[in-house]
Amino acid sequence: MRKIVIAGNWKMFKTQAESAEFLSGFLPHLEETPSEREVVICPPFTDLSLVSQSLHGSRVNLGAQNVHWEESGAYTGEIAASMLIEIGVRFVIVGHSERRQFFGETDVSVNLRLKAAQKHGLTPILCVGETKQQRDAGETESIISTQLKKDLVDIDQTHLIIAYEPIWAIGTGDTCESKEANRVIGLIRSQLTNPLVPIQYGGSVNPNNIDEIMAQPEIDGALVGGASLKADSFARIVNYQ
Ligand SMILES: O=C(CO)COP(=O)(O)O
Repeated sequence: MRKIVIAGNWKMFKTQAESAEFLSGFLPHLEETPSEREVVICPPFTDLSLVSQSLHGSRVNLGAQNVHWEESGAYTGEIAASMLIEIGVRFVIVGHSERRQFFGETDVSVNLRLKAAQKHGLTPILCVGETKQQRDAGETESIISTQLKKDLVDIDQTHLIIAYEPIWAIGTGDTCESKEANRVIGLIRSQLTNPLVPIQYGGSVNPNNIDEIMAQPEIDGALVGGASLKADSFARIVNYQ
């Protein structure tokens, strides 16, 4: 049985005060959430410590939005895996398209980050996906296949989550049709050596489309941006039908 993992990526949103307000509205809704669903929140680095304390004793797991591959050193603006582990982080997003697009992440650096995460016991959520231009040119399969081949060199597939995030569907309200997301996720799975790796869909997931997305047989969860910022809306997503 593959695990279901619903994760909220808060990106560069929420101060500590806003995080605390979110949690007081969100956590009570988890009483309705089936116990086998894994729920993860990935706040900005400055919120991690506070959110970690607030989540103590709850069933929600803490995730970070990036991790560096070195143990420590002169890497201004980066964060080491041991620093994340120390405050209770268990998951980390790696290779998000916003990191690749705006901050120069390459498949080589993504691979190094995945390795560092796993070495320290963090479960990485590896993001892959194509641009609109690549999709229109019929390159979706080849782009994703290349990303997977390069990103997953020497990566342990027993402690790994993959998120299929078509870049054109992120923050646009333009969700990938659920059957198409299911098809691409099936292709991703066919490239993996471990058939049990959970594969999420991400890109304009919201309370109105989550039921249909999760009804697809290949889709094992969601990586949610904008709709994970409001307690009611993220609660509806984790409690999908
Ligand atoms: O990038 C995403 C999650 O990592 C998706 O963002 P949105 O849900 O806002 O489209």
